[in-house]
Amino acid sequence: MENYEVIGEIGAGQFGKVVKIKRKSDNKILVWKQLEYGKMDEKEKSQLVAEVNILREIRHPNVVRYYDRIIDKQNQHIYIIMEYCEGGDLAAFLKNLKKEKETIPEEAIWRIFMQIVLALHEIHHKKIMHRDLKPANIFLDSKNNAKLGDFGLSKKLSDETKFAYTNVGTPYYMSPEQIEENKYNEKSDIWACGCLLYELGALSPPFPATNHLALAMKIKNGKFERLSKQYSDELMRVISWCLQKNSENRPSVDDLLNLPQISMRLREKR
Ligand SMILES: CNC(=O)c1c(C)[nH]c(/C=C2\C(=O)Nc3ccc(Cl)cc32)c1C
Repeated sequence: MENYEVIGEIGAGQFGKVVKIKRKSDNKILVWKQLEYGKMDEKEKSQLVAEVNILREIRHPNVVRYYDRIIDKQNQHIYIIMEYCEGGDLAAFLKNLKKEKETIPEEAIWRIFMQIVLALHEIHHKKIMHRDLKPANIFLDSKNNAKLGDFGLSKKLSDETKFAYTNVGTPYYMSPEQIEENKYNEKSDIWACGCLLYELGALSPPFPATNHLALAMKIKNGKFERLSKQYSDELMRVISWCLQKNSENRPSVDDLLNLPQISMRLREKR
């Protein structure tokens, strides 16, 4: 801890607080996420260690970079040192746009979507599934690049701890198979990608609801409003494809990367 100077708290993440820090050796601005492992049982602790070990292997421009971890046995805290994302989380960004009655141009929507699909491509082939893809877990850097953060830590916490930590928000991006208590699979991340793509256009989730029951009914019904006419039919087609109720009918990450709107932008990046 003495290698870092605390600058200030910047948000209470799903699993404890996110603090902006400066690394004394080179003045680099980073953040740490503080987790109280004292409240976890043995299984969760070992899973958290496994998850952090996976996190440290991933180096990808669209995944929030993990740097280090500090275990403070005194107060039973673990500090996960990660990349600072100046733009904050996408949920706050969308909320602000909505307040200002602004919308995201389609070009920007495809760019954010491409970056999240690239991040999913990276973690899926490492056999990690996000399980909690949503605007609050996507962070923007100073160049407005989208980065997947905080993934996986939630997937292995057992229910009571997850309940204790998961913010009481409504699980808008829950897939039909998750509601049916079926196994979460990679296509559930694709469903969440469809919800994200929709929300980037509508600034609201595809299945808005005020309670879990109404939400579950809307998800199983699977109907959602078309986005405003400023958005193309291609965009709507990709959203509908990702939001297929039957997970087998949804695209794979590779199908999405082969979409003309994505592959064209990938070539531009090179
Ligand atoms: C209002 N929020 C902010 O200003 C904000 C900023 C500038 N950064 C963040 C959050 C993170 C940040 O900057 N890096 C992170 C790495 C992992 C996780 Cl889970 C979160 C962050 C936040 C919440």
